Amino acid sequence: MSGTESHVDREEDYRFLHSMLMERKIHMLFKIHERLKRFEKRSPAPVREDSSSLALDLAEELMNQGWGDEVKELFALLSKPHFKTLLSVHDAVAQRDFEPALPPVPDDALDDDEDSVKIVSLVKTNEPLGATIRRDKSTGAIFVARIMRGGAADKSGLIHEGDELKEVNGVSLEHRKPKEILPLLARSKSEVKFKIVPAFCEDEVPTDKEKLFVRALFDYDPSEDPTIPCQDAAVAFQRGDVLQILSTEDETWWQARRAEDSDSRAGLIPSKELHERRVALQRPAALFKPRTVKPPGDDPVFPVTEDVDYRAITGIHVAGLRRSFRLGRKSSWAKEAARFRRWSAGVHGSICPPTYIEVIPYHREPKDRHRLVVLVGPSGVGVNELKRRLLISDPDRYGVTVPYTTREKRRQESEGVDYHFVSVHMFEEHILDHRFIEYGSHGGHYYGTSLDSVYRVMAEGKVCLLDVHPSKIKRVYTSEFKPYVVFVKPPRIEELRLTRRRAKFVCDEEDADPVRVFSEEDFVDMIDLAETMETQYGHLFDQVIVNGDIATAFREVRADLERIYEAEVQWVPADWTCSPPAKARRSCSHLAGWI
Ligand SMILES: Nc1ncnc2c1ncn2[C@@H]1O[C@H](COP(=O)(O)OP(=O)(O)OP(=O)(O)O)[C@@H](O)[C@H]1O
Repeated sequence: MSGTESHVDREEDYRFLHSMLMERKIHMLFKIHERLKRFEKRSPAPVREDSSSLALDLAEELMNQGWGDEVKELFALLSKPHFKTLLSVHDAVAQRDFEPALPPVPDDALDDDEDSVKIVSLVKTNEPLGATIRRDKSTGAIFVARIMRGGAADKSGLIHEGDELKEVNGVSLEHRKPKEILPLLARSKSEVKFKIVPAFCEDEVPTDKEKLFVRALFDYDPSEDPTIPCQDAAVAFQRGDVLQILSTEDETWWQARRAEDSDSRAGLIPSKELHERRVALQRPAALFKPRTVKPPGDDPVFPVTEDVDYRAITGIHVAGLRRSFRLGRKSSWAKEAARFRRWSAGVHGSICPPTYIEVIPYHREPKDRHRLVVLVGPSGVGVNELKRRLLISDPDRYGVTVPYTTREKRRQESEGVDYHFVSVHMFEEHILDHRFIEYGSHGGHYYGTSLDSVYRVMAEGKVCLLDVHPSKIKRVYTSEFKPYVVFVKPPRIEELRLTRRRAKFVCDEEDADPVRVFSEEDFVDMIDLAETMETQYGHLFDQVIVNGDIATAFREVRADLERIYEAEVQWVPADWTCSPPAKARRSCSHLAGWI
């Protein structure tokens, strides 16, 4: 009432308004309105449309039963006028009886020469029609170019791609340009009537029942895409967004909607082929020169820089939190990778730039083990620091793997805490049995992270934090581990300089001092290597955390890991499932093959 004071002059008007607003019925209406709004969001669908007749049948059945107490009670309930009315309203809503009835088609509408003309009347709502039109340059005829899946035109099932539009609301479209047609549509009030010459392929099977979901591996902003056929019909997305693909009939523009908007109309997104073509065109020819360089990450054995006591650096010792086995990162591999960054970006990008990866929903059951969390990033970026903070923040929840080594146990070390100390023979047997996710040699000794150590942490009911080179993710990229991959990315060089002023890091065996402060070259290498990793393995990353300020980065990682733990549905690669739905598999076979 306080808001009405300035508008109401007369005392009696004020009293009238007041009494009206205080009416119980008005309050009930508001409540109903709020309730409906809430339900609208959940998009409820009726189970059936004939509940009234079902209730009648049931009441008849009950009459033939003995008159036990429950039967009597149910019969009385079904006979109540309120209940009957409720069911009949329910059926009316289910059958959409509330929509305005369309007037009958006028007789003269069909006196056209063409015998295949059809008249389509659609009830006009606030929703756009969900169709695009085009003009045939030679004949001037107007055709339906595209029907958006889930839009009003699609739902009607009466208008199809390729249909020729002859009239809109009785106005002939002859010699009209597409832009003149919009005002014709806007002018109509409650219904829009089209005269159409149908296209031939009317019996085309609608694809919108197929549930094909993909995760986008690149950002797409239609407002910056001059080639999009219709700005308003496009869907913008960011890397990581999950989209439902509703049509791949057009090889250039697919139709999709966001997975969370399951009721919305589909929009256009660039097809896999289109995006690949675009990326290929962006790359200068000089970058395509093939060079036979094998990424050192694929070598079975390569140098390890290991054995720096973390206590000395961090003052904290946590079992298993040794320097990781992202082997030799600071030495040959890192530098080589940086050197060939441009080449590899060109080659990999040209062969298969990240587009979309098919995903399926995964609903975690309480009995399911936690997903394996894989942290990757260039050397020195702070992977271990984040791992250490996670462990300290909740040691009951997080665990890390204990590495294997063939070197002698030192006095202060314990078996199964710092390392598993094994013989060379045993280590090599493990290698042959493919039990290592990652291994290498340093100073004449083997070091490695075994699958067994991951199983051990998972069996304790903990979230296992694994820190490997991204080339090793494929070893655990299975439904058994359901890895959640977090890429730790360096910030811009200015921020690196600022935040790492006092940080010390472990460098390789070529350096005189194995623990030293970061140099300018280290920062450049770190950024270069991060770019290489993103180009080559970015399609495997579920999350990218920029490690500028360590406290912020840690908060983000922790919140993200908590979020996936609590999420009702998580999207995981379809490849992880053993028996994918045949339909979906068929329709997206061309999306697979990302590892
Ligand atoms: N955001 C940050 N701000 C300041 N110092 C940081 C930050 N992140 C990490 N550091 C410090 O940088 C050093 C290197 O970090 P860390 O050892 O975690 O790197 P890493 O990615 O595990 O690399 P590597 O595996 O080569 O050791 C450590 O001293 C760590 O405390």
